[in-house]
Amino acid sequence: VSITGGEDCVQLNQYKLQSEIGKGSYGVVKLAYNEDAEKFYAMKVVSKKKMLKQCGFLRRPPPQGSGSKPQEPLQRVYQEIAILKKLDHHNIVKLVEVLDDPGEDNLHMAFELMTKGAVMDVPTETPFTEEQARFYFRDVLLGMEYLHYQKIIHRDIKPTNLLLGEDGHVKIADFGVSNVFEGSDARLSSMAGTPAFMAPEMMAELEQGAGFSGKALDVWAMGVTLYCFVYGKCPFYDDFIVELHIKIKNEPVCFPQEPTLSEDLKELILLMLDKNPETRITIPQIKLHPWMTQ
Ligand SMILES: COc1ccc(C(=O)/C=C\Nc2cc(OC)c(C(=O)O)cc2Cl)cc1
Repeated sequence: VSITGGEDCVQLNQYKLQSEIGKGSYGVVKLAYNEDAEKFYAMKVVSKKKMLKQCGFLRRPPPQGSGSKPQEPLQRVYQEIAILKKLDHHNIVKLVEVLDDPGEDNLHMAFELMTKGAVMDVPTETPFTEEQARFYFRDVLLGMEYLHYQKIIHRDIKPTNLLLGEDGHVKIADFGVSNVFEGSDARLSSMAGTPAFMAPEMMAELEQGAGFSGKALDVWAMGVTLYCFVYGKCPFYDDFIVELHIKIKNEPVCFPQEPTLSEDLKELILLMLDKNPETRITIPQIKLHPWMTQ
């Protein structure tokens, strides 16, 4: 057995790529040392070939004669970059640089490093106290208020997309399935995001012509996230997607006996997990809710 030297580092311009710190359908995130800045960054590595494969098969062909030009499959990642470049907020991850060599398969996105990683893994036996959950949820609320103000629907809010920085504050990450809208709200009809965090109106049987509100989808996912913060598990879960959809559409929210939570928190969770998007609480109303203002 021959023992080779330490991990061979890949050099990318002024960045030394090191260990993998994140992984998902998007690709991987590696720890990267910037020799000029003498600082560490999180380098998201996206394979263009993989993007092409994913979008190619999954995307239904546009209806015949439809005006919309077929979106160039890499359009998604370039739209994500355009979104990230225009965002500047304390509770949104900071994209520092994009390294995109047309001849290269991999596209690299350097982000400010959130040293503590995801705020919580789900499921967990050690959920947050109400106080800790309130502290983090305030950050999520401010980040989401800013996103909606910038006319962006996140569409994949969940604990693993909430990253914790050295200062103990949370920043929202992963705009891979986000939608930009015009006017006062998005009217969506596509399925996107993480199944256990998807809102019931996405699973409506008949094709509603008008589509569903984008802002209300994010509020639902924020409600599932807040439930995870204090119970360490999702309010609706099933290993099979059809059963999960049925539960999300039909089952009431159940609060386990333990831990015992305040009535204010349970009421807020129920208002966010209102199955009717028309009556679901909105972000401005959440900001005024007694549990948030304590
Ligand atoms: C334990 O130490 C750790 C420190 C940092 C990490 C980490 O950063 C992980 C993912 N990061 C990201 C992912 C993104 O999308 C999926 C995006 C985006 O596209 O917005 C941005 C970032 Cl930064 C993990 C472990």
